[in-house]
Amino acid sequence: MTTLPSLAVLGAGSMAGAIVRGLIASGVDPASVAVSTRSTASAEAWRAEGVRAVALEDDPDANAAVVAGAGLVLLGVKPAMVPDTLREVAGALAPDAVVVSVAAGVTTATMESLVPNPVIRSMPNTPALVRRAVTGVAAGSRAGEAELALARALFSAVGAVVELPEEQIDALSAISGSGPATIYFLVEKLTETAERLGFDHDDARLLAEQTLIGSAYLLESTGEEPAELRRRVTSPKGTTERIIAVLDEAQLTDVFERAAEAAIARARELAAGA
Ligand SMILES: NC(=O)C1=CN([C@@H]2O[C@H](COP(=O)(O)OP(=O)(O)OC[C@H]3O[C@@H](n4cnc5c(N)ncnc54)[C@H](O)[C@@H]3O)[C@@H](O)[C@H]2O)C=CC1
Ligand SMILES: O=C(O)[C@@H]1CCC=N1
Repeated sequence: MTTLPSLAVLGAGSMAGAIVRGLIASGVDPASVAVSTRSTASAEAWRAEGVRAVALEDDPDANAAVVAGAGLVLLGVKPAMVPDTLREVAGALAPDAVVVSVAAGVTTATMESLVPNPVIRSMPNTPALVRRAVTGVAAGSRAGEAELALARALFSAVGAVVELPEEQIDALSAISGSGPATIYFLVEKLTETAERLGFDHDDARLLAEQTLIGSAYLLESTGEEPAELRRRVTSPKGTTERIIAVLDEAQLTDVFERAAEAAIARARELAAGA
């Protein structure tokens, strides 16, 4: 098993923060992690969890300070901030430090033009917080098997990992990177439907959420195909048949494909710096 080197995280917000907390839950020593944050308050919150943290508010060179000595640098800033952040740390990176970005859109070629290090592009999702992420990883041109193994070790501590060519990462992002939002949106819509049918909000939430959680757990624990589990709910000539018929009319695969294409188009805009 690959052991993680000391980790620096630039921009420990929703996504990178979830990864750090998932790593700590997996047994990573918080003291082996250094994060940069924008505000003093969030650096203090990280320090309370045992993580070394430097805020840009206190030290304008916080990003360079946290990468010094790190073997693995996780870039967790917004896509538009990636180029400036890499420029800031280029001189402070250890020559063999591996830079792993979670940013949507930003290509390894762009990152390689800004730092001399091996870079890897990744697309995790927020269930990393509870170690149930699925993360796509794509190697840049300077990253070999050893560097990929490090990225695999990082992300497999917080969930499942899929290796893929970089051309496919925007598509993966549309399915799994954004996927938790898709799923929560469905839960919101099912809750609203229950409210329309007369349930108060709390009961409506309970019905929708517990159905999602129970169904996901059943899917995982049985290992059955979703279609088979659906069949077990759908009694011949029963009520579920009518629901599936209506949902089928909505051509959901086409709807999801259009949604994914829109996300992929946005990733291309982000890649171009828009
Ligand atoms: N939120 C999600 O579900 C996912 C996000 N991503 C990617 O993660 C990245 C961050 O997104 P979120 O976590 O959602 O945003 P966020 O806004 O929660 O996190 C960004 C963090 O960077 C900090 N920051 C801003 N400027 C900085 C600087 N100059 N140096 C260091 N830190 C700085 C902010 O204070 C914030 O904590 C994006 O590139 C996004 O594409 C990827 C997969 C999923
Ligand atoms: O919305 C975004 O751009 C990021 C990438 C995938 C999930 N969140």
